[in-house]
Amino acid sequence: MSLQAAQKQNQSSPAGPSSDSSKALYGGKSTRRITVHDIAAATERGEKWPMLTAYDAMTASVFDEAGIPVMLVGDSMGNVHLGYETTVPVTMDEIAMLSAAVVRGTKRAMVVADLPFGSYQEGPVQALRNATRLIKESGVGAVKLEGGERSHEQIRLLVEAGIPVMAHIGLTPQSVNAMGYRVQGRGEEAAQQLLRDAKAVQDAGAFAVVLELVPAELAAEVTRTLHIPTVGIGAGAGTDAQVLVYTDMVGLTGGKVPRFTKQYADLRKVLGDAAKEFADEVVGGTFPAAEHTFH
Ligand SMILES: Nc1nc(=O)c2c([nH]1)NC[C@@H]1CN(c3ccc(C(=O)N[C@@H](CCC(=O)O)C(=O)O)cc3)CN21
Ligand SMILES: CC(C)C(=O)C(=O)O
Ligand SMILES: [Mg+2]
Repeated sequence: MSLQAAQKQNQSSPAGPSSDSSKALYGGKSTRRITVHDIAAATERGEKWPMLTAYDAMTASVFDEAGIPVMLVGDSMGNVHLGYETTVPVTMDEIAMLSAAVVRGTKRAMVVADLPFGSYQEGPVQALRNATRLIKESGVGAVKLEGGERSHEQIRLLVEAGIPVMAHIGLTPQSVNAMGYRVQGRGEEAAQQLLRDAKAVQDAGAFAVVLELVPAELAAEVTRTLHIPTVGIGAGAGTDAQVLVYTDMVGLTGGKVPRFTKQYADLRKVLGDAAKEFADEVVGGTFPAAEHTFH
């Protein structure tokens, strides 16, 4: 086990004598933009950290002011903002535009952009071309792509080119047409494959890895095995970080949300009620009132 992995295990006492809470990734005092080095250091100190998706400058600024240290411009924008059934149709143009907005809306958070389906599957050179575009044009600090062993050449070339890469294994929604939405890594063979995928992305140079929809015991084992941080979604409490799709977390997503989501607010009701109140006042003639009127 590496020193970092050993330090990562010391998560029962995050505020040990040598820790300085002003440096904390979440709740810390630093106002400069967070880097992959800050993320590695926080994880080594045993801090657990939060990540949320964001798809626009306004929402991103709210999360930035709340201290969320890492924001993901997820291809889940396909489901929640663009009205698609899956993430599969999402394009580079859509990711590039919304990533630039999230960067403009943030001062402190590290912004990570998903490489959409079809933008890296042809091979490392295609991956580098598209990742470079997001770094240069949108200003993100890192990109994320799906796949373990199958994507290690793409990860390696991006990292060699100086682009930080977050990997994503377990359930990889861009492969929904092949794998469906099922818990991954169940059974000995599938668990061994997930461990091989985790090691492959770490060896290729990924700075972190998302573990989506895997049994908690396996996610904890991957977390103990790797020295890079693991970011769980539907992977139990044993990962170094947690990510949620923000619209699920605030109750905005219409229809069914995954069971691993926790809803912390009911913005669908808040927005709907505000729209109804506005509409009622227009119909009833009480809006606009004198203070909203010019003469
Ligand atoms: N709104 C939203 N939230 C997400 O978390 C999310 C997206 N969209 N789009 C991209 C991917 C797709 N994700 C999904 C989609 C479906 C399930 C799902 O149906 N899960 C079942 C459990 C499946 C099982 O038991 O094997 C569930 O009931 O939660 C999970 C994650 C996660 N991501
Ligand atoms: C759920 C997270 C990890 C994601 O990839 C997305 O939001 O697209
Ligand atoms: Mg995604």
